[in-house]
Amino acid sequence: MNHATLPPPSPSAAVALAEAPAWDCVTFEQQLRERGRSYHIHHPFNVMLNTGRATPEQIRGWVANRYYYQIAIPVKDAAVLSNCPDREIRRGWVQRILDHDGFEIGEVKDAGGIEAWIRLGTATGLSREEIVDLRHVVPAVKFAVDAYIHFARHAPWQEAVCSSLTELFAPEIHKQRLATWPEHYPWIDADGLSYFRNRVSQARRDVEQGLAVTLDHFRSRAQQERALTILQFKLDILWAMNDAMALRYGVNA
Ligand SMILES: O=C(O)c1cc(C(=O)O)c2c(n1)C(=O)C(=O)c1cc(C(=O)O)[nH]c1-2
Repeated sequence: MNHATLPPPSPSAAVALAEAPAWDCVTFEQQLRERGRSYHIHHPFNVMLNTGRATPEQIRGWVANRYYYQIAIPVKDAAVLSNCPDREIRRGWVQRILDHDGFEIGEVKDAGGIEAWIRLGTATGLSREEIVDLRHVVPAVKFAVDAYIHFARHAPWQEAVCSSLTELFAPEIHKQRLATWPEHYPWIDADGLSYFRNRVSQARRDVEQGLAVTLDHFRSRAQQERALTILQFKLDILWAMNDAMALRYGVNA
């Protein structure tokens, strides 16, 4: 998939958009936030997980499949860096790779988010080996995640930044898991939930940076509409991953 396959507006819509006034920053941000109505927090598979209706096998399936997303994120962020000529932006953006891959600089060590995700997996009863060898990853999850990396490699870096803005809605989904999993799934060692705890503040910081770039770059009304199309593309990736997992593992009533 080429980023150009994100559909341009029809010729008549393009004419109308060229004449439409740009939204001010507050309205543009509101428009972006409104897209949260199609965030995967509302997907039946996720609702099942977070309301305690999932079996251990369904939880393990979700964690093992989502691992493929976790390992894709720093590769995607490296693609953003490689396309970005702005040193100040790169200085901020590189933090995302350290968050997920971890680092060891002198005495300071952080195992990183991917390692925390593996700990979540082992807390649910998966072995490290079966997580990292990707044996449980279903083909459509792989295709959906690969589309995100592909987009980040081939789109202008500001568009790739914009596509990360599903993170606007991520603190809520992490908080939902922290609030409901210990009660519904007491067999998962609470230590395993550290990934979610760490992401609440990391996602807020990421969003500040991603929003600043997006509000600054997408200025005309046509560009702002393009930003909404990009955000929807990314929301669809997350939704498609959940569709694929629902098909593989089922959704309990
Ligand atoms: O658990 C989730 O539902 C969820 C969603 C998203 C997201 O909205 O893209 C991210 C994460 N988690 C996450 O943990 C994470 O590090 C992350 C990075 C990004 C991104 O697009 O750069 N999204 C997300």
